[in-house]
Amino acid sequence: MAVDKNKLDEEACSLRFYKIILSWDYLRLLKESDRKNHKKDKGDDDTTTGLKKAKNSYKDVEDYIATFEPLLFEEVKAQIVQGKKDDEEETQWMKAVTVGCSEIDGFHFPMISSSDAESISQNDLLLLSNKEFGKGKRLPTAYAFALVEDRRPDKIRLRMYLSGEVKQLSTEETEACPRLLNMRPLVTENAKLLHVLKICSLSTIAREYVALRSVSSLPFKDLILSATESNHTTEDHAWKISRPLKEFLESNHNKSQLDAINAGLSRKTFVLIQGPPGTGKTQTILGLLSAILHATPARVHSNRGNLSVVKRGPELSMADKYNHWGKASPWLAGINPLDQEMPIDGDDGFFPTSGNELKPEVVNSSRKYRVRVLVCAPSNSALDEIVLRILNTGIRDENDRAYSPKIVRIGLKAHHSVQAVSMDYLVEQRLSGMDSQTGDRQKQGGPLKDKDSIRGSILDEAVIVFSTLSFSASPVFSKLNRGFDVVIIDEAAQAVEPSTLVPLSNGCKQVFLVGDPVQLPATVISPIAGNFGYCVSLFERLQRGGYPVQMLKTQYRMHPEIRNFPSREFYKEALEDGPDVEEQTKRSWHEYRCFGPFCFFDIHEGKESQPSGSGSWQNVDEVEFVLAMYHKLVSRYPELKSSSRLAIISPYRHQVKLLRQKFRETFGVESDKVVDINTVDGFQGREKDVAIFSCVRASKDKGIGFVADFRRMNVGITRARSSVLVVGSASTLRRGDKHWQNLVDSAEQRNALYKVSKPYDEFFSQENLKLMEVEAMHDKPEAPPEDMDVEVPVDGTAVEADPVQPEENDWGDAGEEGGYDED
Ligand SMILES: Nc1ncnc2c1ncn2[C@@H]1O[C@H](COP(=O)(O)OP(=O)(O)OP(=O)(O)O)[C@@H](O)[C@H]1O
Repeated sequence: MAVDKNKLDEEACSLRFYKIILSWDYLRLLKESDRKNHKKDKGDDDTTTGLKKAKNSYKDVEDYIATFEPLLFEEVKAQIVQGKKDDEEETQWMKAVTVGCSEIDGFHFPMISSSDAESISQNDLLLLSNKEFGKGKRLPTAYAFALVEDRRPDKIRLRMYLSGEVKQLSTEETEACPRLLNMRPLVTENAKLLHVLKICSLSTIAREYVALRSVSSLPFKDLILSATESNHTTEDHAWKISRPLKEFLESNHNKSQLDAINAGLSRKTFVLIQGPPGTGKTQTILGLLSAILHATPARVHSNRGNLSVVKRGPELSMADKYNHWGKASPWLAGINPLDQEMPIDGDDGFFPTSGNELKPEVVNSSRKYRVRVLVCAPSNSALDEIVLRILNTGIRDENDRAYSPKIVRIGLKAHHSVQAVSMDYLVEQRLSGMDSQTGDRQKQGGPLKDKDSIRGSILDEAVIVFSTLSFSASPVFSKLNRGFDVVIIDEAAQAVEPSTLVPLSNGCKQVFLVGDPVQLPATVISPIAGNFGYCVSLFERLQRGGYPVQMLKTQYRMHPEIRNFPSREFYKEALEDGPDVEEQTKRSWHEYRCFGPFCFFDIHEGKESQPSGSGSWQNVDEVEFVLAMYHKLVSRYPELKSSSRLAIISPYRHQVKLLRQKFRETFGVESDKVVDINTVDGFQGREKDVAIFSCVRASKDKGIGFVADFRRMNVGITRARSSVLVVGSASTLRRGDKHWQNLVDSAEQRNALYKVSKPYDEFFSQENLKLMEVEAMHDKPEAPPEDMDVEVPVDGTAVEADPVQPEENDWGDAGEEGGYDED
């Protein structure tokens, strides 16, 4: 196998990880977590916990691991405790019986059998005990964690560590404890009854741990540690693309996008691309793929075809050409480029891609080597968005022909729209011997291979492999005959640093991190690890350390009046609008000033409340106002009655729940078809025509919680193309945070701050709307009467109410979605 991995080291890392975690005392973790929640940890270095604050740069590998390892373990503890919190109401104890046990290298491997363990999967962390315990029950005398090593239909093989609890990370020194000793006879003797509780899955974090501990063998280790650009690229290393492809890229990408693509062609080893909302990150990734898959070393002189034509005197000798290929692509060392030559006519026996009309690539015989790319993202949805774009539009070859590249999407939960290129589907196709595009029997013929070797050959043939960050450590990659040359990580600012290291362990020569640290970061469960800087992405750390960033500056999404505020507040005024954006985002509802493009509604009488036992907040008054505004909007502009066009966003999960419930009650059962209600976190990366944003916090004296996180604010207010309508308490928000103060001030200066009093439906009465007609703005407004209950910024006059009535029964219930609550 050519992939540069030290399997033994990886195994040693995994064993250390499991030994430490499996030795922990579950009940003590729960107690500690209660204590930690009461003690506000500010994230200063702490000698008692061994936690160190994450820094911008590290002096060596030891320093790096000594910082990140304890933080990662802190996060594991939080995941374990959260598993308990989530299931508190219905703790699902299962019963199991021991059916065998072995002992290797200090670990016990009991085999258990259980009839009610369907929900248990490989890599799950379980708690085993001699008795059920929970609220009001006596504590057990024997309990320990166990990892699911192997899940078979009738049996489960577990890994346990019963020698004692690891007290010191550095020495792995253990301390004997009775609860572990008491577990031994329970797992080593047959037919013992065990009580089993599923805690959480360790798959992802275990892979992150291994990547973290392997940092010394990762490509660009020094750059990762120091956060400084170590390589000085010379023209020897640069790549060039053909004129037709260059012309295509120039006509389809703006200057900042081209700069990012050119940074890639200059062979800079680490390229950071920051993509503020709507600036074409995905478009840039597609351009990059076209460029890097069809580039040739700048110094290779070629008169043939459409390859890069860099005239540098006489034709180079064969030896010189090899030499230049070698310099521009050092990983080719030892390989004769001609051995890598692709077959002519595009027939290199690869699987079909999409069902679209795009053809497979016709490989030019003069191309001697093709780069292989791994594209990753933290989430399945972000990944599938790129896969889908490639399936729909293809990428361009050196002759500027669009084609379907050979791609495979590995991992679980692929969206149905990208099934045609998912590994499982392709394996099935191969097994059935059919080519899904042509319906022909496979050309290769011969006996059908087993699934594993089919997976291996699909991976080897693929030019672009798509995987989530976590899945890129899957054992399927160990089947690769050749590693990846380039790794592109999308949404890289939404990943904790160790997870960004995972795909790098497949070996690569160039890395692109694409993301935006000014939008939401990765979700870190442990507030302590978060405070110590565990939630800072590698992208953000490198940027903070002064590493150069290619910033995409032209936005194509938002009306300029929406773009203006986030550009000033978060991007140093760098954002500009693409041509015609204003024209394209102008809508009929802009005839009323209160419907956008960017308004703030001050619900000054609103009250926040915290439903008991939850860390989340709601504001019933804001819900009432949102219903009134929504009703008016869709009755006047029925085209907005579509969940693809209108969003209601709130930072708080409870507010989202309440909004969904009220929409259901008011408008009927199918509101999810006509309106998309979700948390800010659930909306990152998405866009709508109109977004109503409910801020919730309305205390006279308390703060505004995580609403003050400017990244949450940025995402919340940049989802809309035509109108963003912010609903909140102006005084609370102004007092709570500088950015919010600026937002409310900005609305006031633009004459778009509306102070709204109850009853809310009167705000949208015919008379008030008339006063808010854009033309009416030019007339001198009359002052509202003193006792007016409805106020509009310049000229509000309350007339009769326009009560909200259910219009028609075509609404629906939106399913409860994730989100992220503060505690
Ligand atoms: N150079 C360009 N010229 C014209 N339109 C462009 C250009 N780049 C991107 N766009 C358009 O801008 C919109 C957003 O592009 P894209 O989906 O690539 O952005 P994104 O940055 O991935 O979005 P998000 O901010 O949601 O992650 C798309 O409609 C795309 O066609």
